[in-house]
Amino acid sequence: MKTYNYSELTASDIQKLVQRNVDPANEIRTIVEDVIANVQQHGDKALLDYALKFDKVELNKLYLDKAELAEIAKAISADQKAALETAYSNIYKFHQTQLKTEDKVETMPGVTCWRELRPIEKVGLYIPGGSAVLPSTFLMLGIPARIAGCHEIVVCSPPQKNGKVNAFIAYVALMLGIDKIYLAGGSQAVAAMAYGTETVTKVDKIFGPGNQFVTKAKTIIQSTTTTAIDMPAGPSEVLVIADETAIPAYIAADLLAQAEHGIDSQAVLVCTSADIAQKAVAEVEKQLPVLPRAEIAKLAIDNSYVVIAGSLSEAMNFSNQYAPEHLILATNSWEQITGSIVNAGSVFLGNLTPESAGDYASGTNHTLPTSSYARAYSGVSVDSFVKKITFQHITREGINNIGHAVEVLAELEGLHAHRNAVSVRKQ
Ligand SMILES: NC(=O)c1ccc[n+]([C@@H]2O[C@H](COP(=O)([O-])OP(=O)(O)OC[C@H]3O[C@@H](n4cnc5c(N)ncnc54)[C@H](O)[C@@H]3O)[C@@H](O)[C@H]2O)c1
Ligand SMILES: N[C@H](CO)Cc1c[nH]c[nH+]1
Ligand SMILES: [Zn+2]
Repeated sequence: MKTYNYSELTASDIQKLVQRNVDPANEIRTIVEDVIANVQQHGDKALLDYALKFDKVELNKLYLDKAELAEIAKAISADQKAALETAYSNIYKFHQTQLKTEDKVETMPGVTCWRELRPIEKVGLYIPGGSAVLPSTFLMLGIPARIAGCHEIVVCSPPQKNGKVNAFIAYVALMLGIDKIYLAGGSQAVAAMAYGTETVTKVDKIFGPGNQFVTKAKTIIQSTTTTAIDMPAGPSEVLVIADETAIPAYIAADLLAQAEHGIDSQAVLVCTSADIAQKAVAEVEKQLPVLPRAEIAKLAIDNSYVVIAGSLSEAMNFSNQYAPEHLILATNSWEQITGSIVNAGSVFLGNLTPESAGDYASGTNHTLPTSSYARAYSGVSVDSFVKKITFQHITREGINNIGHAVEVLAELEGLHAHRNAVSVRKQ
């Protein structure tokens, strides 16, 4: 892994280092725009054609129904079932606490304001299934959607070679009470949920991570349709901040865990100890070749790097500019530095907290902003599946109390009809 010294980096060097997955020649955009236009024009037929072109499978039907899912799910073992149940239970417990009723506020006597939650009616969940099928993502999206009370949940996932989804995706569908899965992947799935086709319902908001095609499609449709998106959740990434108390083998395992997601993933180590950094890189070289996905992980590691920082505060400075999807604090001093985290999707504290725990089963959501979008976006939560509608009620006393201020403000904006709407009510 290429190593840089933080003290030698200029502001523009840092700018270059923290950039990822840029599409300067608009190659991804061009492909995705074409796919979107095709799905918009040809609906289901385009989805079937793309299944053949990209997923190499000829489908005779675009979805699996409840009976088919139940049959596929039978292949799952007791141990696998138990692991999914543990994940379900922890994710459910953590997300359930996010559903909060807010207090009413009397801003002045007789003027009361409050907010109430309403579920987004139709939501679309994208479950990745290209280079790895991710049933964990189905739990991460389906559980908060169910807790929020969304009425219609449309699910798309790429068809596997046998023209179906795997047993784990089918089992999670049963756990979540979801009766249908559309066999569509990539940007075509996003387009189908944004525009609707003969069989796929148009949804109000699309959720879920995916590769660069999926992410680009989400960012395009949010400006060309009335369908919203959760966030740009693209190729996985991790930044590990480590000091002399970190354990090189653990750091390497965490870097490789995200590197194995895809060749466009990135794993960055920012370390205050040159010795630990060197040992961690040696560990990466030792652990990598024996991974079944070594080829993928190697390309991602080639696209990753190490920064040697003078102090934990310098390391955090770099991390805040990088705005990682996952931030691991591999130091016994983590309590002293959490307050200085400004930009990160999800944070893992201390040497015994692997990021994989959050990916699968600790309870937090793993659908998180990548490519520095953690500067402004949060990960998926129950909040992502609801709207917060404001309400207000004004009494006779209230209209007399607030009336004058509104009349003056309407007057100064030259909006007399606004002023009159108050004046006619005042006594
Ligand atoms: N940020 C997060 O929260 C998060 C969570 C989980 C996974 N991820 C990321 O999700 C991604 C999953 O990617 P994946 O590829 O395995 O699965 P995917 O389901 O995102 O994409 C597979 C689909 O991409 C389309 N595709 C493939 N090649 C194409 C091409 N040349 N042109 C147009 N479309 C093409 C195909 O339709 C295929 O079905 C990984 O990058 C992983 O890191 C991110
Ligand atoms: N690390 C991914 C989020 O970037 C989530 C995931 C799913 N399965 C394994 N990992
Ligand atoms: Zn992961």
